[in-house]
Amino acid sequence: MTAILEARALGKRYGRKVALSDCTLSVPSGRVVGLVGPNGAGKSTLLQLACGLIGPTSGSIEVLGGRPASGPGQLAKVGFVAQDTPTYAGLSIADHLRLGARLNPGWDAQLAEERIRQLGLDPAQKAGKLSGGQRAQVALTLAVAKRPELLILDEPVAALDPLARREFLQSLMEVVAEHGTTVVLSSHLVSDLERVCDHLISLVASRVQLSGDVDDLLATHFRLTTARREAATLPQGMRVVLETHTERQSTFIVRSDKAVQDPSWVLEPLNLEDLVLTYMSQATAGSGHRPTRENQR
Ligand SMILES: Nc1ncnc2c1ncn2[C@@H]1O[C@H](COP(=O)(O)OP(=O)(O)OP(=O)(O)O)[C@@H](O)[C@H]1O
Repeated sequence: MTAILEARALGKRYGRKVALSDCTLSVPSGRVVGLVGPNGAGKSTLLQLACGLIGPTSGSIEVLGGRPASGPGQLAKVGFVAQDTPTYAGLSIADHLRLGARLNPGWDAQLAEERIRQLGLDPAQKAGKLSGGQRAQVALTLAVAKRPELLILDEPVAALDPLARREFLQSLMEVVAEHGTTVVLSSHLVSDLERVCDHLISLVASRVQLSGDVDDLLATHFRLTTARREAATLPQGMRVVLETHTERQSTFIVRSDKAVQDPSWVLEPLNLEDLVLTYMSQATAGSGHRPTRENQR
């Protein structure tokens, strides 16, 4: 499977502030990728590097085999909707579509007009008079109608109510199904990501903690509960991501490629939210949890 986004030791600093550090990633094409992480983790930085709005301080990033924003051909292949879903307040929706047509060689006017009609929006309406959800839909329409191979969305649903969120994600999935677009979207709302994403990247404190296809990640992570024991006594090859202990009982979140079988253990699968929160709390300093370790026995 070809990688649509390839980052090698990618880093970004703002003065002394490290926004992204040693990020090595490979995102396969045709996926809907969820980018998660706490505030300030570096999500917007990674997305802005991917669409070429900013350049790296170290390492490299390639998108669709080229340097981001390195020329008109490269720009045409990537659609980007920034966190604040920017539109021109004084321009109407129709003006925005005309602008899109002038700026993008592959513009699909029919797709754009059809989406606006389906959304029940009046093309004559000024963008400044739209609700946050409607503005997000217009911004998505502009990004989609340029027919990109990769669509990058920075917290596209943050300002939307639950119904608008569902409608937005539904229309996003229709675009993906119809055009086979690869999507990378960041969000704090893991339940939304659970519905739409098949690939996950978790960033914490400017570093990638976890990345992979969701099905593979869920198939290899478990919650393991046993009578109290030390992590070092677990079988070889079992990576302890997080451990907590009471006087009598130990609970481990483990990563293991092999089947885990012991009748004295209670083994439970994780859902996506468990997985995301586990890696976030594992990486958060002062969480009281012990750090990740690989069982060496
Ligand atoms: N232009 C900038 N100048 C200085 N520091 C910056 C700049 N942009 C981002 N940073 C810093 O880089 C770090 C990563 O920021 P970034 O916006 O990528 O995080 P994020 O994961 O998108 O956060 P959030 O979830 O809050 O949107 C933060 O500590 C932020 O303060």
